[in-house]
Amino acid sequence: MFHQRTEPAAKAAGDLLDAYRPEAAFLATPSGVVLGEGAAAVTERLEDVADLLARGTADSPAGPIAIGAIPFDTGAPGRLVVPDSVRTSPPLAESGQGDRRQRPLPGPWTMRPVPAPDEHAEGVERVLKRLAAGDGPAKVVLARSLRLSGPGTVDVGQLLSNLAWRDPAGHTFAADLPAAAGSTRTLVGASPELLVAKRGGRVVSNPLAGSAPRSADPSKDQRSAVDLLGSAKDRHEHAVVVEAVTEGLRPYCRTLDVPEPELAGTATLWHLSTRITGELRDPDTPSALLAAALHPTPAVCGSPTAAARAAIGGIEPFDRGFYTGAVGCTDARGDGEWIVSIRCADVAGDTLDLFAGGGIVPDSDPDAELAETSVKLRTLLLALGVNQPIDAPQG
Ligand SMILES: C=C(O[C@H]1C=CC=C(C(=O)O)[C@@H]1O)C(=O)O
Repeated sequence: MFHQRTEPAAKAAGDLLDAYRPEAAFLATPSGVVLGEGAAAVTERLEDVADLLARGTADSPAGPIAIGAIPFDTGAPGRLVVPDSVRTSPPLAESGQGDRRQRPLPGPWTMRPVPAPDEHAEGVERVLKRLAAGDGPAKVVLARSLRLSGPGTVDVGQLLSNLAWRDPAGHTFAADLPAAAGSTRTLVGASPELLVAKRGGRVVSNPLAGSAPRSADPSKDQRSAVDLLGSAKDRHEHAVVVEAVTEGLRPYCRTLDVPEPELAGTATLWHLSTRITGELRDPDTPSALLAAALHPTPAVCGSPTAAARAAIGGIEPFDRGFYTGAVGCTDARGDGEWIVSIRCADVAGDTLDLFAGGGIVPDSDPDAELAETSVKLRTLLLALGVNQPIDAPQG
């Protein structure tokens, strides 16, 4: 039995960002901001969250909340924490505080791509051969990583703040992870992709797949968006995800609305986006259970899931860890939201592991896929204050 303190709601989201310290948990979404401090209880599995929350009390009428992260590998432990104390605020975009808190993190940084860029393009070719064989996956999301080492302990709070103020309407998070060799370890990122949100009897999922770079030139930017919307290859890559999410939600829903894909923009990319909404058969279905039912979607793994996962395991030369998992928050009624953990870094000590991947379907081009991952890595690089090419051979 535990009791969670709920502190009075902060007037400004920026105050919660400023209060964040490593080992706390922070989540900002278009519906609000949560900062959790301390750990009254912990579990490793999404499926256990509802039972855990039922064992506690809280000052809040919604009961205690849990907040945390699960990894890509559904068999590996997550870290979902019921904080000792919780502070909330209205969304960052409504704070009127603007972007005044951005500061680059001190460098210099050494950068090591894993694998080397040309090896990632070769990996895409290997995936294309597997797709062509016709007896395995139909889509595979292949990722690469970039290890940055800096002059001292990474200031996770500043990085989080930079990410949040660069996109106050996005999903920005910092989740405490199982410790790495004596240092605290944090998953920090700004993801555009909503895995699932549930409030009362309503459920929403907003899968993204299919990408094109943005441009500072408005006419080029517009052309990039229009081409993406009309691209048969990207629409197919997207449709695979929408179908899996729809089928994943169907058993839980009385009604489901699946509109045509539209465009969603981040600072660096256009994506194809479908906002799926539904009414739950049972309004008490926990959001954590819905997240577990959907994860991993073909936006981060591929399709069919087992064949795509096997291809990833055979080609990617690193462990994804918490990249392409999910980060989220739920209250004791099961209301909550879970974000796909992309555009993120796993930070420990003076090191950050950045990750980016892309969906490979039969018409994908290896060089274009490599370029797409480079653009995706820029979300974190720009928030760090690093604005240099990353695909030049490293000495
Ligand atoms: C796997 C990632 O992005 C996914 C989400 C949006 C678009 C994607 C794509 O176009 O390939 C990916 O499916 C990532 O950013 O690392």
